[in-house]
Amino acid sequence: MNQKNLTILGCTGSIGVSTLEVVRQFPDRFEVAALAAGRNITLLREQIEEFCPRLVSVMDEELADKLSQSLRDLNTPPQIVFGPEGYKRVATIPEAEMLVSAMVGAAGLLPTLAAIEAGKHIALANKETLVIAGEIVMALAAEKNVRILPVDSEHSAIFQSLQGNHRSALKRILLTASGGPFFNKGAEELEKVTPEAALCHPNWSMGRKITIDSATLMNKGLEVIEARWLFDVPVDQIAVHIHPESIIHSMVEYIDGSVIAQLGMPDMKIPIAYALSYPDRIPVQGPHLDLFRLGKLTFYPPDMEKFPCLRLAYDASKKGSTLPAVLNAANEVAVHSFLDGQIGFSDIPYLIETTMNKHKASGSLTLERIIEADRWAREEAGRLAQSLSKR
Ligand SMILES: NC(=O)C1=CN([C@@H]2O[C@H](COP(=O)(O)OP(=O)(O)OC[C@H]3O[C@@H](n4cnc5c(N)ncnc54)[C@H](OP(=O)(O)O)[C@@H]3O)[C@@H](O)[C@H]2O)C=CC1
Ligand SMILES: CC(=O)[C@@H](O)[C@H](O)COP(=O)(O)O
Ligand SMILES: [Mn+2]
Repeated sequence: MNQKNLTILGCTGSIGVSTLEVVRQFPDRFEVAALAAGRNITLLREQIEEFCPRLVSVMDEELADKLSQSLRDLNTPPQIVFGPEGYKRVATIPEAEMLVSAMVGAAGLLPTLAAIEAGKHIALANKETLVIAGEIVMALAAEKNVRILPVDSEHSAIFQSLQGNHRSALKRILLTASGGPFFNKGAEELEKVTPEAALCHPNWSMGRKITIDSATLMNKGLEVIEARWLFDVPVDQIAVHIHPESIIHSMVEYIDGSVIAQLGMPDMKIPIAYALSYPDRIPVQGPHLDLFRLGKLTFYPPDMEKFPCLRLAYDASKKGSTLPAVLNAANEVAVHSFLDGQIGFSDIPYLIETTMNKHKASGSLTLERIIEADRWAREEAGRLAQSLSKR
């Protein structure tokens, strides 16, 4: 069997670690050409020893030096690079045919674009890439004949539910959401919730940023925009359904009234394995669904008054241009400020909306304008977070 050669951005994160677990389970199918992490060189060193990549990148030169020192005892240590250029080299390493894009936040955009430019297929976890630059990313992927295979569980479910049907028969996408840890809390209670409580997702174990996004429902907002670009469907044909059990990962409704869904245990190894092996399926290890034990599945409409982040994402997507990049950057700043104890939970949507209202989009959409809007929004939202913290 031909081994598929992978490069993984964000290898030390939740998705990166699950991806390497899939690789570990199927050594005849996958090998690792290159890895990129941020700052966690302790875990990265272990991964290098086990998976033997040829090229590795970290965030800065100091970390690269430390990592090189710690690898002196290896017989064939990888080349270590760093920073934006290092990430680009990892993303474009000639040996790899597929990039797993699993950094968190807007940091994933440029290396993912570089990989597409170099003709790599993309297993996409980093939803922010499509939120901020979906039009540019999908156009480049089409031009380069590159597949964007969704890793995000909902988008993997939609992708699977679309197989074998004509796109002209699609009526709506039904995007499921757990509702997060505060689904049953009142608006006043939300003002007092702590980062610790917000980090307790009811069903999924994930990185800190996406876990807070799930609690504010911004994760679902980002996923609406991600689905809009991945499947070329207007956002008003994408309806969020709160489904607290996280068993149906999303659904597609067709013009004849049929609804096709993908179900499974909440385990990211399933959509990761599907993206890596598509169009094959591989017997990834993990508990399988037992519907008798579950008994029932429930659904509720989302409350966009109580969780304004979802409304803001629909607004940003409808207005388009650089506004989704502003939404995303302000959200990243707000989430970090909340985790640092600088602002409260209910300040998150306030900070994002205030930043969005100040933004003036102009001209046609280019990568340069997106990067400038991202920079502007981080500065603006950072100032606002500071003023809120002084209250
Ligand atoms: N976790 C999940 O189940 C799911 C995640 N996703 C998406 O996948 C992406 C990754 O999420 P998740 O794995 O949870 O996140 P984590 O926070 O667990 O991991 C993030 C990874 O990115 C690296 N990283 C962080 N900041 C930077 C930076 N500025 N430059 C370079 N590398 C950086 C981290 O490195 P280090 O730790 O070494 O500093 C780490 O390897 C997100 O976009 C998320 O929305 C989508 C669906 C499900
Ligand atoms: C696993 C995954 O894909 C996450 O995006 C997950 O869906 C988050 O759960 P919420 O539905 O609570 O946002
Ligand atoms: Mn998801």
